[in-house]
Amino acid sequence: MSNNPRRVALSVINDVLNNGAYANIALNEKIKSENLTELDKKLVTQLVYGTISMKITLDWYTKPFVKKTKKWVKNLLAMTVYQMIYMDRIPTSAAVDEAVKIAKKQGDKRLAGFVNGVLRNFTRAELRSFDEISDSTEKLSVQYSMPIDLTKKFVKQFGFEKTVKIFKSLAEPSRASLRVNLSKTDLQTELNRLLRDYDVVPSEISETGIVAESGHFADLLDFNDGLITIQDESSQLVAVVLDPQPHDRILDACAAPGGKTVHMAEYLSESGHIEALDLYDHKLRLIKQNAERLGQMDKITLTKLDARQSFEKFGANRFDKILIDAPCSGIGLIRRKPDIKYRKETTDFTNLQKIQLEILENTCQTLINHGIIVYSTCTIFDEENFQVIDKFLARHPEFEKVALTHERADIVKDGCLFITPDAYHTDGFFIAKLRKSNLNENE
Ligand SMILES: C[S@@+](CC[C@H](N)C(=O)[O-])C[C@H]1O[C@@H](n2cnc3c(N)ncnc32)[C@H](O)[C@@H]1O
Repeated sequence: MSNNPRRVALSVINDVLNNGAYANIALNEKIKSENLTELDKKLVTQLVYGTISMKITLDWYTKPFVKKTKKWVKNLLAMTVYQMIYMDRIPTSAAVDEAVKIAKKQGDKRLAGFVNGVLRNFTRAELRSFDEISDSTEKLSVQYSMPIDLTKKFVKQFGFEKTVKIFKSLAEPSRASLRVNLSKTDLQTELNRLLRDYDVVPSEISETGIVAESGHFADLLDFNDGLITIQDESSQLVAVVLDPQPHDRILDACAAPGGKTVHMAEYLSESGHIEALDLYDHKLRLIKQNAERLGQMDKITLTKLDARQSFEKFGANRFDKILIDAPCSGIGLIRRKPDIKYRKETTDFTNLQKIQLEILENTCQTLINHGIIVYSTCTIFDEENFQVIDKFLARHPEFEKVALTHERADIVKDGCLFITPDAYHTDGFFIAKLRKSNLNENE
């Protein structure tokens, strides 16, 4: 007999919201270990992502009916209300009955009675309107389930109107995107091939990108031929900006899981090489899997190293190009990874900036004269992007910014590529390119 999908979903939600687990990892592990039908796997996925994504809104809806209760009970209530409000095909009575059963099994009769009472009261009452909230920023936070501090931060940097656009876009479902391996095939051939089975279009911002409005290519396609790989459209621009030449020696300072490592490797000949670093063995293994699948492993060396030790390990004049795809808050990924918005450690922007600058400071010493550094993040906050570049350039007169261009002028800002998630419904992204010049030459 298959397991109860709602109980499975609740245990993932508890793990993520109460214990800080990563939603994608916790969900994958649970789905693998539980006995679920294909239909139930889909239900669990929707319940987990939907509840986590809308948790603040859902808690606000039930607030008038709940004084104080255990965290898991609050999560159970949120997951049930999510079904009532957002999943038309689930009858309210079924959602309530299932919740009461879970409360009885995980707690006791008294808790089951409490859950039943809250949900019945919620069902009988009229759904609250966001217009009850007089403060416009708080209203935005509740309506789009974004923590209030983060909402204030968005409004401060982008202004109210643009924040609304970004939040609306983040609340829409993600699209699936692929990158075509141009060293093996071309965009049109792959588009034609995919169009037989999928509703796909070329990316508006990446010349190597193909996009489907919905669906998960990973489940449906055989990637072993290495002709295509899954990569967000904005992330596909990074290797293009770095512009690897066939013989380049490249340092990929923060490489795992290797999406950009394998992309850069496609440009290299046998004499080109990539040193790919990351902090963790299990993450380096992901790069290996990726590179082997795409037939690029012979051009890549994997090293477990803190990028802030690069100069000590590799010395001066070692690399022609460096990619720093920096550890960051990941705010640009919220659409696909909604748990990011609740993580305290990823919203410590001062500490993140410190690490980002330290990585730049150390790795830049390994670069040849006239070498190139590309610095990129999947966040859209200035502290991790423009401020990092400005601070680095202020301390390093031997570096200059290379002004980037793109046929979509709206993603170019101050010579960098800066893509907010609402612009082309991609991940939010930042890319800057720096060139080192020998100051003595200019004297
Ligand atoms: C944004 S992800 C990189 C994504 C990767 N470039 C790709 O395209 O698939 C940042 C990575 O940096 C690693 N990292 C964090 N701090 C690091 C450090 N000090 N040195 C090296 N790697 C680090 C993290 O483990 C994480 O895998």
